[in-house]
Amino acid sequence: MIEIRGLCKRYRRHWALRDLELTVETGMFGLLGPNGAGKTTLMRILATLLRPTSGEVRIDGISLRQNPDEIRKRIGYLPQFFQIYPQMTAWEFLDYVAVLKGWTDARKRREQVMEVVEQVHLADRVSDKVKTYSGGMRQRLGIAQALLGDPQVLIVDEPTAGLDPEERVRFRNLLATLALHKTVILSTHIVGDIESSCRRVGVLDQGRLVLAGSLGDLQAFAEGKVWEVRVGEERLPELARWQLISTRQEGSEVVCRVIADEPPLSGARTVEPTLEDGYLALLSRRGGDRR
Ligand SMILES: Nc1ncnc2c1ncn2[C@@H]1O[C@H](COP(=O)(O)OP(=O)(O)OP(=O)(O)O)[C@@H](O)[C@H]1O
Repeated sequence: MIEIRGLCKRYRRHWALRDLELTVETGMFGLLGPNGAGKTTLMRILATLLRPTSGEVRIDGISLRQNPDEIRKRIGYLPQFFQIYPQMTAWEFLDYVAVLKGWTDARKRREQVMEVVEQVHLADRVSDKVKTYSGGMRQRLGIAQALLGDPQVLIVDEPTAGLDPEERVRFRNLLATLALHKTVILSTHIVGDIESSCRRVGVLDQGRLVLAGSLGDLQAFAEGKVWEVRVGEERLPELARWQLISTRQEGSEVVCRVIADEPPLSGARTVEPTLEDGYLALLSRRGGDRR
């Protein structure tokens, strides 16, 4: 379990995180937020790579400030921009990471490497050079290195950027399987990444945690605020003051989905919100104009 209390991080004059209070239990937790919200800052603090300005983090009751070495043993981290030397094989890379962890027993390293490549379904490609891997395979290798040492907590920072839809689903399913017995924090700005796999979600915006709850809690932010309206193309500018989510042409009309506190035009009807609608409604409520 991760307990975050009063966590703040300041870069010179800029507050990247303000007064974060959050408890994360076993399972997959989705951390959503727009660019610059503070997600990477939080991930790097949890991975002990960055010192908080103030506040406290405990993992399984162990203080990150007082005992970072113990925390490191419990954490696996896949950073946002994960790079591997392309001439290395997956095997060589993972063995190298294991050596860096101080494992001097070659047999133990071999066992551990085999275990993690099987977990991420790369066992049949372990002797191939990384340059022959697809983007999804590279990310799975990134998870494999994070799994060395069997940490209880996995921290994964925007892992699906650049993956094609099939790889993205496969990667998500892998994380969901790992989250059956671990705490997995998945940071992303793509709502679809968390929709099918996370039970709980946190939303960061401008360094503050503006929501921590279930997917239903997030969706509820748009309840009664999502409208569908059919207009002629010439009337589209009338919707400019609202948050336009989507448009689709149907004959001579355009069908628009809009987030608004009141009917944006006469004839508009409310429709069932999606999770993404909830996210957009939450951000627009706090951040003012984001169109
Ligand atoms: N080393 C740094 N020095 C100064 N400001 C920084 C530094 N790192 C991040 N910031 C600022 O802190 C804020 C939070 O950045 P962070 O990278 O944590 O956000 P993020 O949610 O991960 O964004 P993204 O999705 O774009 O990666 C941003 O305003 C960013 O410009």
